[in-house]
Amino acid sequence: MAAVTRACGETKHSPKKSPASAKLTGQSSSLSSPHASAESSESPVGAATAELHKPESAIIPPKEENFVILKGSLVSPTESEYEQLQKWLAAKLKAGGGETMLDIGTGADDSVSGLSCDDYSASVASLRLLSETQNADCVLLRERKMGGGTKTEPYLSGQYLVRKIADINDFMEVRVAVVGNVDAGKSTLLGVLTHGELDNGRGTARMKLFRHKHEMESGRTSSVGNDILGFDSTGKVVNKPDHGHLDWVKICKESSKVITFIDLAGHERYLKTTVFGMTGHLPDFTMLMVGANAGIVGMTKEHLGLALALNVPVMVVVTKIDMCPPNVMQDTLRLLHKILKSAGCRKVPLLIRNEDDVVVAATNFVSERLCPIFLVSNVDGTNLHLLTMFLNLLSTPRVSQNDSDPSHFQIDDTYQVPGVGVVVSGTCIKGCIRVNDTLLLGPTGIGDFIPMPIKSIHRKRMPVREVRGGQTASFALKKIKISEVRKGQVLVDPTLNPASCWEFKGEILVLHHPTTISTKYQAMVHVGPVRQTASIIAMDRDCLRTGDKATVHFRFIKHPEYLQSGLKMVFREGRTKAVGKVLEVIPKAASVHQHHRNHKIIKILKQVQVK
Ligand SMILES: Nc1nc2c(ncn2[C@@H]2O[C@H](COP(=O)(O)OP(=O)(O)OP(=O)(O)O)[C@@H](O)[C@H]2O)c(=O)[nH]1
Repeated sequence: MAAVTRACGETKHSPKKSPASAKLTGQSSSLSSPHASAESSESPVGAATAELHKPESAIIPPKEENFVILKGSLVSPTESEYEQLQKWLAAKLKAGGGETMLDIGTGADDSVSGLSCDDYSASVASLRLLSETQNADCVLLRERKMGGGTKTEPYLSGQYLVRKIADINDFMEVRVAVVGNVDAGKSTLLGVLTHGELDNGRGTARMKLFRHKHEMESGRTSSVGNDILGFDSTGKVVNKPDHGHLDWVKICKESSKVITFIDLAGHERYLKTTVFGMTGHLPDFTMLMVGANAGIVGMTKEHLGLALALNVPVMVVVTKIDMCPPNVMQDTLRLLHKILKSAGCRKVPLLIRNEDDVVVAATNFVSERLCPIFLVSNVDGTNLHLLTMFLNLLSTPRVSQNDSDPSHFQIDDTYQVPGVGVVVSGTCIKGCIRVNDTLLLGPTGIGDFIPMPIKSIHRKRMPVREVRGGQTASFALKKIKISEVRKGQVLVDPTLNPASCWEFKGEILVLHHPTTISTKYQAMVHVGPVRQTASIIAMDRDCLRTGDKATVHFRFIKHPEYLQSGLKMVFREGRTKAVGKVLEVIPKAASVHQHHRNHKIIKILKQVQVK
């Protein structure tokens, strides 16, 4: 990287007189003027939001360590510089899971940002060429006139999305949990986004998503539903419903990136399912929905608290702005702003009004405390294009995955599929799992793990040969009954020598309890896809009240589970809530039989590898 970084003045191939040379950054540095086309404060939404719409993002300092500044090298790179740039872009794309956002003409020093028209065009042309060499598309996200230059020829800067044109059987995956109170418009928004048709205000859009008969009748979401929205390498939505039906395989084949919405229930009655969706389905982001009319009511704060406790970045979508009087809207936004900025949340709210804001929010979303707020209508379509653009730019900086890591797959659902047999769905945490691999499935009711060959693999209903860390998939299993599999089990590489546990120690913070919690207290523990009642058998203090933090020793009451220390946990029963993490897993000693069996499987696998 250093080889292609040189001072502006030293640039031998930068003959133009531009005060700033081309700079590329992995993070947006242009935080100074995100609101170029601020809406008039006279419009109803504008009036309600003008006060809240301060350029908060300007106060977020750019991260110096993320900057890779290539001064002038994009204007007319030499052959060797071009090679370096190719390597640099390849590394950026790899780190971004197949995409990256790049700035041309802006950098840490904003006083000299922007490029003359010629230098800018030359830099863009170089970037497009470089992208082509990486089999990627290069799309302009925003272009700005900067302070320098002349009136007729101002200096320019631009931000570009470079995204790989995905293989027909592969795509980037981003999971978004959709939460919010009943009637906030969650299912409706998902129906509108994924089917491209507006709602009539009486629930037509959501009917496309309901899965269970009782939901169809009551209009309430109770299951963990999945819906997908695919984007191609240029950021265009690929979903094309055929008579209301979406062909998932077609979407995945045409997409470079697929957003999976985990549609969670709004009613308090289904809180258990909502918590399970947030812990077990491993969302990368949370979309908190708020009905503009109703405001922050019911489960809204509960769901926000859950996302914060699990460290999942939050975006807020305020719906029904078409039917909300300005004063009510103002109240809703004021309260929302207050809650997000409170000591418990410590977020920086940013109201999204234009494409500039979208780019600023997308580039700072993961690493910063930024919380974008979208104001939309599912009925007249206001601002849905901004939300769609933001979803297209969402990316997940996953911990670097290595295919050779021993594989670990966590099960979040099980099915009996006619003609196929038992199918389990879930998330591959690490490693690479291929068709015909034999993994260990468990823990069983007595805490053992049994060898299980993988018959076939589907990603979003599309048959594939393998699945990697970070991706969701479903596996058809061989020779097993549906009663032998359950949510919370895992499929792991035999070399991990997995051990189940009845007991573990956790560090918890009690968010709410009406009285005191003492030993023998029982509540539902959620850790990843594990969801089971556990009893407190010991703790480092006599009793626990709201606000207390303690190390607690838990014991599952039904069967042993497979856990790892460090995992986030939620402990709840009725209105009692505690959050924390697993500190120590106390493994159940593996039976001699199990030990022998693991050893045998590893031996067979090694022989296969040698052949
Ligand atoms: N006018 C108007 N109505 C909307 C909008 N969004 C949703 N609705 C209506 O609001 C009602 C509730 O929407 P849902 O999508 O079912 O709400 P939900 O949040 O999914 O509710 P649960 O599934 O119970 O958690 C439906 O009748 C929708 O037609 C909007 O932007 N404007």
